[in-house]
Amino acid sequence: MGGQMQQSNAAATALYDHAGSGSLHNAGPASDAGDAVMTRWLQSAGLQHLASPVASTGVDHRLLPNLLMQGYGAQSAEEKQRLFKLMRNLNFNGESASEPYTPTAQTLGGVAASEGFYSPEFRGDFGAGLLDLHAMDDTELLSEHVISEPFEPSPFIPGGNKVFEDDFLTSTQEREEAEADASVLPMNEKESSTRENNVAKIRVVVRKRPLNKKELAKKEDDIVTVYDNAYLTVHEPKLKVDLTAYVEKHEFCFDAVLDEHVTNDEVYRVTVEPIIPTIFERTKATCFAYGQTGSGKTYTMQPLPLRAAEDLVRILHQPVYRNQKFKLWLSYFEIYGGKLFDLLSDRKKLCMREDGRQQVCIVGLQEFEVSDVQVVKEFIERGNAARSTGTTGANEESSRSHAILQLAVKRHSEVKENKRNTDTNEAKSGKIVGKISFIDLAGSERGADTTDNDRQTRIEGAEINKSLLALKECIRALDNDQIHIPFRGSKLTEVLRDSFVGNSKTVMISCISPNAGSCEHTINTLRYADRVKSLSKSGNPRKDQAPNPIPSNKEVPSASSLPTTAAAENVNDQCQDIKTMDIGRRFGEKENYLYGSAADVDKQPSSFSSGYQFNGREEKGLAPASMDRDKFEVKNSYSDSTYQKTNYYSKNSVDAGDKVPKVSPPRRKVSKDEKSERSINMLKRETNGSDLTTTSSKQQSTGNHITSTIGSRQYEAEPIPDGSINAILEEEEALIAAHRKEIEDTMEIVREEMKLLAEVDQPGSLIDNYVSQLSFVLSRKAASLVSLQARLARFQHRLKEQEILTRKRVPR
Ligand SMILES: Nc1ncnc2c1ncn2[C@@H]1O[C@H](COP(=O)(O)OP(=O)(O)OP(=O)(O)O)[C@@H](O)[C@H]1O
Repeated sequence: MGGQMQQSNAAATALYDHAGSGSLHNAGPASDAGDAVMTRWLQSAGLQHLASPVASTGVDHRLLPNLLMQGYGAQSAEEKQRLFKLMRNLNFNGESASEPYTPTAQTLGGVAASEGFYSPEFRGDFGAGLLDLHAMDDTELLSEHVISEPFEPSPFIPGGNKVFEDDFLTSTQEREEAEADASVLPMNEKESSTRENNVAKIRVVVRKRPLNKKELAKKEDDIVTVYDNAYLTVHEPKLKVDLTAYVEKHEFCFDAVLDEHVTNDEVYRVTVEPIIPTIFERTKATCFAYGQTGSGKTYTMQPLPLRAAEDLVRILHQPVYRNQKFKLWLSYFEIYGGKLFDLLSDRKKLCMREDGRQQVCIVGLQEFEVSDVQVVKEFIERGNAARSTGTTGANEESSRSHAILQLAVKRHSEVKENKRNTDTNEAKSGKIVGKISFIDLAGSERGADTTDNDRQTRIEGAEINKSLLALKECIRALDNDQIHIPFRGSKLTEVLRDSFVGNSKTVMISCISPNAGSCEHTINTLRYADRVKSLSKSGNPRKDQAPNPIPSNKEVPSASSLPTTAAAENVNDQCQDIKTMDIGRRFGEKENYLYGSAADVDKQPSSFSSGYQFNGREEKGLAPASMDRDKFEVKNSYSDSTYQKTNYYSKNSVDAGDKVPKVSPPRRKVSKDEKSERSINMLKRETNGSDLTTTSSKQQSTGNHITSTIGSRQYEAEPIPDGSINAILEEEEALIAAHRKEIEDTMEIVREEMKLLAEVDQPGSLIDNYVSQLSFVLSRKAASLVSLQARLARFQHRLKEQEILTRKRVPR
């Protein structure tokens, strides 16, 4: 609570500071026309009675904050609220002097306080503060800003307009620099230079989903208010010690905040679209969705690759790229239980290796050349169908894995093109120009899994939590400018390694549920996002360890800017990161991969309902939301932590006749490879009567301090003990390897025994030789078995220890 108060005061101070230091000094004599406009603004907010003093002193709208001072103008809390809203709608941000909002005929109709949003018991006492940032109801004036516009072609794709470019200017300075560049560069260079500057290295976007049917049926309140496309408030219902209900407000500010009315198309335009041209500039881009289970990650992520592919293919079809043999390659894999599986190759198990240049290679990953969006769609559907999903206590169809879809633009040189006739490894022969990875992370919250699910589900939860923690640790390390970034903490961070360093762009979409029952998780997700956002603001050049600076010729995406020289090829060599070691296949040659099913990836209406413009503003007035961290809270019983998911928007479906089975672990069908591997694992775990699962209890606290609600109390669960799961997974791998080795040894021994038998059967053979050799062979056999048994016993013991430890830690 204290944190929130400070936050309000900081924002208020900022406003007053501005009024005092900026506007008062700069205010020139106001014209009569200006006074009239001022009066209309005040009228629009129902504050016409305050108009005369302002007008008579001849000041402009920038002095509106003065009306908030005690003894001046607005006196009541309601007046202050209206005044504040007016300032906000005038884009009063203390500096940028943006084009003020002029009230329309409709807005002059007055502003009735809206009672609808929040039930009275949760409104709390809003009147106490001089300027209560949290007391705002955003529904009236803001709605006037939403102007319906027809669909416009992408401003980021060559030939499109540039309306959105400003949204991605990371600072006023950058905007000025871009303008300066624009004045000296020829047109196409201007565009590319501006674009490059404009697309932020890390962009954090929040998406709020609508209340679902179940939440509506339970009459749950929507506790998340989005305003100005960049801010949001979480109204957390709470109880005081004397059991009085009150609402605590948590204010957040991000690069963009998308409310429940925003379509997937708009999400694409705000998140991925600006990055697409940079892929042709050797950028490795990553877009990932983060959030509680059921918050809309999959819903948000699934359409994005398709849209991206559309734009990439459109660019690639331009003669300049076609002539240079630029091609688009697609791969799709998942990280499940710490292991990698190819979603486009019967869930074949993959190996991740690091080469001498610390580049990550995924051995065995299939890549497919795609030159048609329909084909991309079919691949995506096929991969989605193969993805691991499972029922959890929190979501009926929860993603149990991190799914990674990569679109890589590669350039195939003439020489290699010819060579390819004899070498089918075409994907390998191409040099990566750039790529974009889409990562649908598994649900960030696995608290529900620890109590009411089976062992396998809990093991998965532990592994998911581990990787999310590792992700946060990497972000934290980068944030603290640490030289050592713990990428090796998980498979996920190893794959993401190049997302945060070098010539990279990262977009994180934090998905949040709006219902009161998800409040804690929502706040946790937003704090996590806030943490990532702070990384993007540091602008430390050490974080940009691009192995090769971008050449001064920054044309994007024009032929001349793309690597055509040997030097440029070297650049590409070094930029090539996740490489496939297996044979890539041309899709056209493998028609049998096509599927008859054509479930729509995006069932959302695809048309644009509004010209959704983002401010692209820097965070100014609002303090980061991290102020209210680490508090012990008495939860309001109103807040029901049991989330039940309702699929009232259809997800992708695959016809029954599809070749890839729809999997739903732990009851899902699995590929043969995985099955045998899993059965080994399960066998080991079952024999132990113990497993890793209980670690998931203590790992409810994932990277984002996920909490577990037990009874009416909220416990901050302990973070995953670093290395604990890692160590077990390593031992598991070692055990499996030892088992394999033991089988190989045994086969060798059996061969020797057969040879001995063959010899002893020969006429005149010496039985003494046979006896001594057999004795030796059998003792080797026994030693090998004993060694494996000892390893197995150690591993069993280790699992048991884990379980006991975890039981001790988790309050039940
Ligand atoms: N913005 C949205 N608009 C409408 N429906 C949505 C939206 N976001 C999510 N949904 C619906 O909410 C449900 C849960 O979404 P989804 O499966 O994407 O969650 P998730 O975060 O991926 O969950 P998990 O981590 O468990 O896989 C789905 O039925 C989905 O259609």
